Amino acid sequence: MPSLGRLHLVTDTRPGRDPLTVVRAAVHAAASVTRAARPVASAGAGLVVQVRVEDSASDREAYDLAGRIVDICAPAGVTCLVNDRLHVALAVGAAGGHVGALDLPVAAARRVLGPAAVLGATAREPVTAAAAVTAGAGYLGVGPYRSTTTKDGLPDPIGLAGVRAVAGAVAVPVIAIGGVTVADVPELRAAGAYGVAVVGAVSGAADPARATAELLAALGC
Ligand SMILES: Cc1ncc(COP(=O)(O)OP(=O)(O)O)c(N)n1
Ligand SMILES: Cc1nc(C(=O)O)sc1CCOP(=O)(O)O
Ligand SMILES: [Mg+2]
Repeated sequence: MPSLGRLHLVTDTRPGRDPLTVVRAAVHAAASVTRAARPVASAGAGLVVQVRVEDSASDREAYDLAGRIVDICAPAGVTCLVNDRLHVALAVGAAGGHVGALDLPVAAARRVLGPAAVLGATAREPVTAAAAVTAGAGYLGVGPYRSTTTKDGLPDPIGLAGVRAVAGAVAVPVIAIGGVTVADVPELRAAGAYGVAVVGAVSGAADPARATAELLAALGC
């Protein structure tokens, strides 16, 4: 399995957003900044795109969007994951998926995806983080780091101390999520985060390609 990218771009599919344009810009930026250091086929390896659709979206809508995003990612060596809907991940040939507390349990998700797939799980504190790893998670999405306007219903932010506590409890990559900006990257890395997951920092940026390049540079990709 190739090493996991450090920047996870989670798609913004709320009404009025244009996830395909944002993903194209981010993939192009990732391939450009890392091309000099890598073989062409893995030029974009610093970036992971997670296809996350609204709960109200149909499976057909999720399948169509994820398929188009796989087609954008694959030639650039960018890993594509699908949030929640693992059957969609399998159907479009994505590298894997991400599950949380309301989705399939991690062990079941691992059975669905198979041993070689990338499988991420949400964890907000050390005990559940360790359990998710034991059950088969290959990385953890840990947050919310800060408050976010992108998703409703989240618990209070766990902050740097929360990220540090989880990172210290597991041996898999910790991806900090929730209100993360490029300015947060140094302290998150120092706290043990392997990488970051963002929606707004790229999708809400005036120039998503530039925002992607800046995040990748901050992450050392
Ligand atoms: C990298 C990453 N971390 C956390 C999440 C949140 O997943 P989940 O808790 O299942 O919530 P939804 O995203 O499904 O609403 C994530 N998607 N990615
Ligand atoms: C999808 C998601 N999950 C979170 C969690 O903490 O589980 S925070 C989040 C949204 C992150 O968006 P932004 O980068 O715009 O804050
Ligand atoms: Mg979920």
